[in-house]
Amino acid sequence: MNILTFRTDDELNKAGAGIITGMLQTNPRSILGLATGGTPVGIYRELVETHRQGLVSFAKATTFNLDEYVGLERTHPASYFAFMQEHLFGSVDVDPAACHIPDGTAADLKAECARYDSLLEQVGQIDMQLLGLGHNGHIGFNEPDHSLVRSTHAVELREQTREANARFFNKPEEVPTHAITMGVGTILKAKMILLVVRGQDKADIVARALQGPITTECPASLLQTHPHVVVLLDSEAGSRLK
Ligand SMILES: O=P(O)(O)OC[C@H]1O[C@](O)(CO)[C@@H](O)[C@@H]1O
Repeated sequence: MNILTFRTDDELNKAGAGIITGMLQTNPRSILGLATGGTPVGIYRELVETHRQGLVSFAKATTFNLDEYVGLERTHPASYFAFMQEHLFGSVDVDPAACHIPDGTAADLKAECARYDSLLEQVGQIDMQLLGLGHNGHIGFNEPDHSLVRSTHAVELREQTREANARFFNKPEEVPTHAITMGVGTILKAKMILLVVRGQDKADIVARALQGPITTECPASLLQTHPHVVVLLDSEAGSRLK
């Protein structure tokens, strides 16, 4: 695991965007696993700028988002579909048909998860999976539990997760109770994982995830078993590492 700590947000964003840009320059047909939430916003902003300068193209890339809320229309401003349009897809040359996000409005959630998995199986393996980290150690929406699920599935969100994400909604009670998420099996199958974490409020969970015991009670700790993980931290998030 390669852990890099940055003094400023700007340096961290440039490093994250640089890794993704380098990947697309080497292989324009890269399969990218993408994340939402507050963490990747600055990296996406940097990618949009790099694209504006003509230094990177997404035209031949395929993307898979980690997760989506159950019950939110794609037009809802807090849906992850809307998030991706706002922060990346709407400003770069992606092929919309090659940008995949689970459909949280599907009437049959099991069928939707199976559809998503079959798309993932068709591409075989994600080249680079971008991840944020939940305060409770979740990756995607794989919440801490006695056991974890390998493939795409619907999940009930923990109260802590709903509270953390309430900032994206008008009222806390509007945060959906369920989401569809890629499973940890799919995440760990990625060739390379880029974990990004910011802020003092995540310093404890960063230390648990990266240096604590490997346990399903901290899903991100399973990343310790992966052969190629790059971690980008700001100095606050990295402050409890030994
Ligand atoms: O970046 P945030 O908003 O702190 O969220 C952490 C993680 O939790 C999620 O919101 C749940 O999937 C991810 O999108 C994100 O990577």
